[in-house]
Amino acid sequence: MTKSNTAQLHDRLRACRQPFDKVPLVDVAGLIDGSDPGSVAKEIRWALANVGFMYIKNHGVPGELVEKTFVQARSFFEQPVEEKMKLHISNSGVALRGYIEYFGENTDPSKTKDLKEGFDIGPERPTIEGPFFGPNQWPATLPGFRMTVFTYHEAMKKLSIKLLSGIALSLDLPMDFFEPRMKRPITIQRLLHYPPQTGFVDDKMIGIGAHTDYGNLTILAQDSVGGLQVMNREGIWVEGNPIPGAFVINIGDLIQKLTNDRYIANLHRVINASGCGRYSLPFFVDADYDAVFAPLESCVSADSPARYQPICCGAHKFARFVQSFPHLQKTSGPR
Ligand SMILES: O=C(O)CCC(=O)C(=O)O
Ligand SMILES: [Fe+2]
Repeated sequence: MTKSNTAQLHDRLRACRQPFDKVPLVDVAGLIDGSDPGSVAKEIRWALANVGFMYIKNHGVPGELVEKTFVQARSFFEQPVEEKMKLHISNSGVALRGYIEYFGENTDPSKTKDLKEGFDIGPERPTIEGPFFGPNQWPATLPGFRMTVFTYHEAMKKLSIKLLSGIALSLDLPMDFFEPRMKRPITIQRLLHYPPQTGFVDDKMIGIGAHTDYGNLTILAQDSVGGLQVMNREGIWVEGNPIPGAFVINIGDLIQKLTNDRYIANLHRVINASGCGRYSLPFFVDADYDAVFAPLESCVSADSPARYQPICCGAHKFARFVQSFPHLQKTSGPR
């Protein structure tokens, strides 16, 4: 089945969605400063029900911190490959921290190879405790890298909790709905570098293959290069080009399941045909490893019966990584 058929089939099965030809921009100031969360929640509701993506502005994260993190990401990827491979993600076992080389993760594994390299960090732990929790692998020779990237991770975590409170409100839930499931949440701060693809672009090898994100919420900063594409309801790829100062937000599988498809984890991909390198900083927030996600009562009715069995957050996410990380297919399971 082609991707476009998949999108159309989804829509036949699911709530009526409005068409879109661009990703909506939501001013979240009223949610961040608490002055008008209700109006922001209304805009979030439209965006997540129809697009699954939105840009946000006035989010309160200083532009300087974002810029400093991009500078560190560039210096990391400019290192010789042997240096980067010393921090390879396979060193960290199931904690999944460190460097991912070109084609070391194939996000749409049956169709495309990912022409990107990445670096993942998460909550700091002294030893490998299980999937997604363990020590970070920090480069020894890049001054300021650790402090900047970790500070950025913390700023994203704080913002994600605010955004999740707005999402809860948009579903008529208490604003602290997600908090009991987020005592020790899985979070990943990723740095990505996409080299340019010049001339003919082989559709079997693109920056990142078409996929939905695995968890709750993604906050993406991208540089000025562009290349992100989001699938609309007609199966057409819509550009998610950078807006200065704005983040791109999208929800993942867990919120789609929680809302029984009211909100969509939408397909997206990256093709960098710009002629120069592209850098991006996705932050992924999920929930506690053992948190269970099942359709909310308020999203289930006689006309819209539950479409999902309860699933465990961490097990779902780890299983998706096993599909996309070739190195995990050579090792044993999560626990
Ligand atoms: O780099 C981007 O713009 C998107 C990255 C992405 O979709 C992901 O890492 O899940
Ligand atoms: Fe993604």
